[in-house]
Amino acid sequence: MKITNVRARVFEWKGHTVPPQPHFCSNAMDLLWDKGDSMGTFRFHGWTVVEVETDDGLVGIGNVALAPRIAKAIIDQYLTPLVLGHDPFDYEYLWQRMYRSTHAWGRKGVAMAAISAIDIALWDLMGKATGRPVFKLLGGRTKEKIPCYASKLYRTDLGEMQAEAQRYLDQGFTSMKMRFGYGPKDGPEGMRKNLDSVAAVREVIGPDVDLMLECYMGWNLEYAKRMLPKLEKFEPRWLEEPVLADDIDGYAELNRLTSIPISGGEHEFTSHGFRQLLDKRAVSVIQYDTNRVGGITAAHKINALAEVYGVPVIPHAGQMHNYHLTMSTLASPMSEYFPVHEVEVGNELFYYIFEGDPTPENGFIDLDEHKPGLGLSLSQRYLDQFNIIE
Ligand SMILES: O=C(O)C(=O)C[C@@H](O)CO
Ligand SMILES: [Mg+2]
Repeated sequence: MKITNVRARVFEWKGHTVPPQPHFCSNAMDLLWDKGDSMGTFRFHGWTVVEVETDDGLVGIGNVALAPRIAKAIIDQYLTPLVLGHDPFDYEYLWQRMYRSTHAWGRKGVAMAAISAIDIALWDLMGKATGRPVFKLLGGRTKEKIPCYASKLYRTDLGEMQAEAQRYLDQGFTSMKMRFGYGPKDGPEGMRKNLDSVAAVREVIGPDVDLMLECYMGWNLEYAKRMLPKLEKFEPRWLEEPVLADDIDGYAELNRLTSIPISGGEHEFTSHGFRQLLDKRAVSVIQYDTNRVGGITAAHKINALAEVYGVPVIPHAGQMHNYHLTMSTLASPMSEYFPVHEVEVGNELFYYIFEGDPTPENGFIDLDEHKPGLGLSLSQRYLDQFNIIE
């Protein structure tokens, strides 16, 4: 089997969006004196879809959500010529070819996200060529079903947050993630508002439901050190990305500080990046996203590393490219799940672009043993809501 064509298209949402409110979610821009449109760094309203075609008529589908126009340019100009004419089953060789030939300017960020998209498409092709779902090529079924946690609960009116948390309970979720709205610049009042929001959600869900807390890099080390002891009484399952992804020593310091596990990794790349996080005991939960970290080839290696370090992997975002990895390793106990919703942050777009992502039932998803590849196809339902760039 030989690769004959790579088609990268950018899907930009032009339909209705819910405008995010101030303090909707803390983020890295919040620490600047003029934060401008700080929520702008937090909207992902485009996606790159990659289709890799072969001489026997199969099409593998990959995707990348970061900086989609730049990802497409990297795929078109640099990566496509490296994989054309090759056999998708030589995935490790092709991964190394893409990684090494872009190494001077790639390695992390959008170049690795672009490599991820092609790699995901190669695994989809291998599944389709063998008639097996991707998880059966990785390690097979390690759990009857995948437990998942509902991930939204952005900072809004506390009554609304409580009603949202109640909806997830009613749907059968036994774990959920909420976002902080305030950080260092918001002073003691913001600190109190952060604590009030956790108290409000905990009040509704009770002590026996896991609650995850998301900072999205909107704090700094000093603020996190002050907040962590105050959060202990709420017994969160983890505190996520308290500081910038580059501050690995900061993560390690916080992870030693309290009983609250620190999580991170959705902005880290390749097994090299994760080896650093693991060696320094910087995180107690690993959250790579397969469509950034280096695709399924890289994520599979990180699963093996995480297993020997005894650190659970709970990938960012859910979605099929992550679910297959979670299903196939004991290192991964659970998945994230973004509830289907009007387009707001942009995480929701996956649902509008693809068909085949499973819907949780009572807080669990399952993968179909009989669907070859990733089990995704391009949806026709919302095509008129996208500006599609070829
Ligand atoms: O779900 C997460 O962990 C996030 O950080 C969400 C991010 O993708 C923006 O909402
Ligand atoms: Mg996160």
